[in-house]
Amino acid sequence: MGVGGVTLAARGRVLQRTFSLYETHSLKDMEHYVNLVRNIVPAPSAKKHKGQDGRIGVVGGCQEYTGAPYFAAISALKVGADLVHVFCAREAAPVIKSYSPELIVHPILDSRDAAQEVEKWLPRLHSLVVGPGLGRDDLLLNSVGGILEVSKARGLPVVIDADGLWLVAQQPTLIQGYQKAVLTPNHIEFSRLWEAVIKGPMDTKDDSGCVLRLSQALGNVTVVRKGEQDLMSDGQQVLVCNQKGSSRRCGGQGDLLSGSLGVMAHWALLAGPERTDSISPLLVAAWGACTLTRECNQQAFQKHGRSTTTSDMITEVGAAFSKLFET
Ligand SMILES: NC(=O)C1=CN([C@@H]2O[C@H](COP(=O)(O)OP(=O)(O)OC[C@H]3O[C@@H](n4cnc5c(N)ncnc54)[C@H](OP(=O)(O)O)[C@@H]3O)[C@@H](O)[C@H]2O)[C@@H](O)CC1
Ligand SMILES: Nc1ncnc2c1ncn2[C@@H]1O[C@H](COP(=O)(O)OP(=O)(O)OP(=O)(O)O)[C@@H](O)[C@H]1O
Ligand SMILES: [Mg+2]
Repeated sequence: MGVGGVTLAARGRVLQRTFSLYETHSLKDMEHYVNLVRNIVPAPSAKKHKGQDGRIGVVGGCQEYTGAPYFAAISALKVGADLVHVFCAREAAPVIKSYSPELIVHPILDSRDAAQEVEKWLPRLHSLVVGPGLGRDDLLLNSVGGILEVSKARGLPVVIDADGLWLVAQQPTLIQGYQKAVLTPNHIEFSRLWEAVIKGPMDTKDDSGCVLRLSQALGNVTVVRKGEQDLMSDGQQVLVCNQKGSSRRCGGQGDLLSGSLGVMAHWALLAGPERTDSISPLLVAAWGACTLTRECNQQAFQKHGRSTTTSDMITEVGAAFSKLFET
């Protein structure tokens, strides 16, 4: 068990805190973060119209991968977004549509003017989730670079996952200093980003310190490092999520997380720091999405054991969300 030192800069004060790598937040911390997530969840109201609780875009889906963008998009809907658009390669579109009539699917990502095609939709969207099932084809990645540029120009929150992180590792300047970006790397993706941005050895005994450092090096972009416990930082603070999950590691759980975070990032930024006790709203959203994903995992595992799949976890989103975040 290692020991990690983390600097917390909160409300203008700089605190030095040292904790065991596998230490859990205290129950009081957990309750506090749960309450902060509750503060950002929009209240149900008969006065609202369709779209007000979230119009989210998912950029991903190619010939090989159709499950990942579907998981991200349907999770965003199940968490509470009103409309979700998927921007994918032509061949992936009929497949994704056939999984769900609830998704709006645009088969445009491999067209020559993909960035302009997506840009037309941006005024109607509240956030983008970029990367699930995108693949690593140069044409698609080039278009996604363009989509990131136009999204930044509009100040749109972007959650970047999977092959979107591959692109960022090739071109960190794409998101350098963009504080409405959240990166959600798994173990391998984190190492790749570290190599591209820090270019030095990683202190394997200080996971929290490494997340903090990567976020700072990217200009305070929020980084969520997924793993046995999830560690997330905005370059000032590190939050830990060790909500009980399960030992089941089927593919797609990260897609559930990034899709949920797409909605919660929008809610959090709308609520603002006054509703998140001056903790960065995106950090609160990230903690909420990680906690939700792990709770879905636990609930699905209780029912299905080793046969648990991401679809079983998605079935649990409603119950898990109510249990955690609805009063
Ligand atoms: N149903 C679908 O359509 C799904 C599609 N998906 C889509 O697939 C695309 C590629 O995403 P990715 O995550 O497989 O790519 P990448 O990071 O290169 O990993 C490659 C290799 O790294 C390793 N490895 C991974 N984790 C590790 C760990 N914790 N600790 C240690 N090693 C670890 C492991 O290799 P191993 O060493 O086991 O051979 C793994 O095979 C992307 O578009 C994504 O969205 C997924 O979303 C799933 C559902
Ligand atoms: N060892 C672990 N123990 C418990 N939970 C874990 C573990 N590793 C990952 N998780 C959880 O699984 C979820 C997805 O993380 P993971 O590292 O599997 O992402 P990923 O590799 O991007 O997934 P995907 O297959 O969707 O691409 C996160 O909520 C994370 O907390
Ligand atoms: Mg992934």
